[in-house]
Parts: sequence; structure tokens; C-alpha cells
Amino acid sequence: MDLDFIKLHGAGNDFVFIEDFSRDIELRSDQVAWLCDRHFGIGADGIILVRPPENPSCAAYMHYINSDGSLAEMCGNGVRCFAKFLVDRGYVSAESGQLVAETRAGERRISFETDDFGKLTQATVDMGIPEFSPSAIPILLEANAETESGASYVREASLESPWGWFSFTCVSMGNPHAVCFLDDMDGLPDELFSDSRDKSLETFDIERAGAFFEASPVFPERANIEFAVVGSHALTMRVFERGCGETLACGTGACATHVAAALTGRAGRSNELVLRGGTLSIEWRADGHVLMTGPARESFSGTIHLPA
Ligand SMILES: N[C@@H](CCC[C@H](N)C(=O)O)C(=O)O
Repeated sequence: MDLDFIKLHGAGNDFVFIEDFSRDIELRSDQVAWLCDRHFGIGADGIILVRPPENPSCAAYMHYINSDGSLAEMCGNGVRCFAKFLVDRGYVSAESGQLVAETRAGERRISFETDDFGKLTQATVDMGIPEFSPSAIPILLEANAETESGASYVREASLESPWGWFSFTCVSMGNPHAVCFLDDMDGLPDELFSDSRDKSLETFDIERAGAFFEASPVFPERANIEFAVVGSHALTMRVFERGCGETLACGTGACATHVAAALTGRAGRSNELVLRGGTLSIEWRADGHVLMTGPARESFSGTIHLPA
């Protein structure tokens, strides 16, 4: 089968987009992994099939598949790229400045800016209201704190690992996130850093620590694992994503980290989130909605022959 594709990225979190308006593309996990492979395939963190929406007032349905073939409910960087795909290809008028995307996690309203050629450059997504209850995330731990609006949540729950105890605050942005603030890196074992004389977020071995917690039995549907450091003007974070490993950025992860930082008194309601692939601006509004603003870029397009 020959597939036409477009490769887009948001802050370095990259996706293979394939039009599937007749809903007849079914990809097996091994085919997804092959397409996402950076040596043998196109190379991406995930695949997005663009399908017709159930609700006709939405522009299209975003069918998101992680690079290991598992499905995810929501993807923050992906949904900005989804808007770019629809605007740049004329499915949504550039003049409208907004659209609604349908996702497995529900509808997401997006406003966007375009350049002189009508191509989308940046988008702000209303990521909805985070969910906190352990059953919604899901996480098999008891809630131990309450938000200002009275929602119970898991705050800095200690999870044991081969490298000691790590504390996680858990948030669902439609998909599950566990956020750990690395407040005391000097207290962590040397073996968790590529350079023990420079214990920093950059040298932190996220592949080992992230993979360990992603697969923890307390997350029955696995979880995206964020490690973050609080600075005076921004939060810096790295992410180990469920279903694909470390990525250069994660939009839902940045929102979850921002919310966890606000809940635990580490930051205010509006923040810059610095990720390996770029910066996202996040605001947690008083009405509970989280707004995420960031770039979307097209890398290249082509046709690939998918082996049977
Ligand atoms: N990179 C994404 C999230 C993609 C899905 C995630 N790996 C999951 O399984 O929940 C983002 O930008 O939000």
C-alpha cells in the first residue's frame, strides 16, 4: 500500500499525518512502529489519522497513535499540528482564525495565527479542565489533597524505585500524567546522571527512570512521566511519554506540569514551559480551563510504500 503523508512537529514533538476521510486505513502496531522508526521509516513520535468528525460542527477527528501502536486519548502538540494540517490544506479557512478539533478525549477549541501566505504558525488550544480523581487518571492510589475548587487529587505521592523514592502529583489532561519535581537532585544517586559532577535535568537519565515509572503497576493504563525543575521565570521539564519514550516536548505534559506546579505552590497560574524542543505558554484560568499556546511546523511530505 502506498501512503501519502505529511510530517509536522510542535516544539520538536513530531507526527506523521495521513488523511483518512473514508476511515479505511487500519494500521497494525508493527506498521505504526515501522513508519515511526527513524532509521527504516519516516521517523516520528506518533501517527495522526485525519478522519471525519462525529459532530459536524467540528473540523475533523484526530485519531492519535503512539509510535508503539497504542492509542492515546489526546495529544497537545499533535492537536496544534492537526489545526495546521487543516488550515494549510484549505479544509478550514485561514481567515476564520479558529476551529474545533474532535479527539478521543472530547472536543478542543483552537484559535490560530497565520502568516502572509495563510499558513498557520501558532495556535492556542483550550485544553479543557484537568481531571484529578484517581479513577479518572487512572491511578491506583488514594487522593491525599484537595484543589481550591474541592477536587480530590494525588499530591506528591511517594513511589519507590531502584534509585530511591520519587514524589508524583497526578493529573489527567484527557490522558494520564504523573509529574515529579526534581527539587533535590544532589540527593539522587550518581548512577542516574550521565555526569555525576553536573547533576541537572539535562544529565538526568530519563530513559531509565521514565521507563520504570511509566510501567508502574499503580498506573493501570501506564502514564506519561514528567520530570521538572522550577526556575524564577519558567518551568523546565523533560518527559518520558507513554507509548514512545522520551520526546522533545509534550503539550498535555506541559499542561499537567503547569497545573501540578500551581497546585503544589511552586508557580502561579501562567507560565512558560521550557522543553527540549521549544517553549510553550500555559495558562490555568480561574474557570478551570487550561490554555496552551505554541508553534506548529511542517517538515516535509511524501509517499511511502508500506510493506504488507
Ligand atoms: N505528545 C503528546 C501526547 C501523546 C500521547 C501520549 N504519549 C499518551 O499516550 O498519552 C502531547 O503533546 O500531548
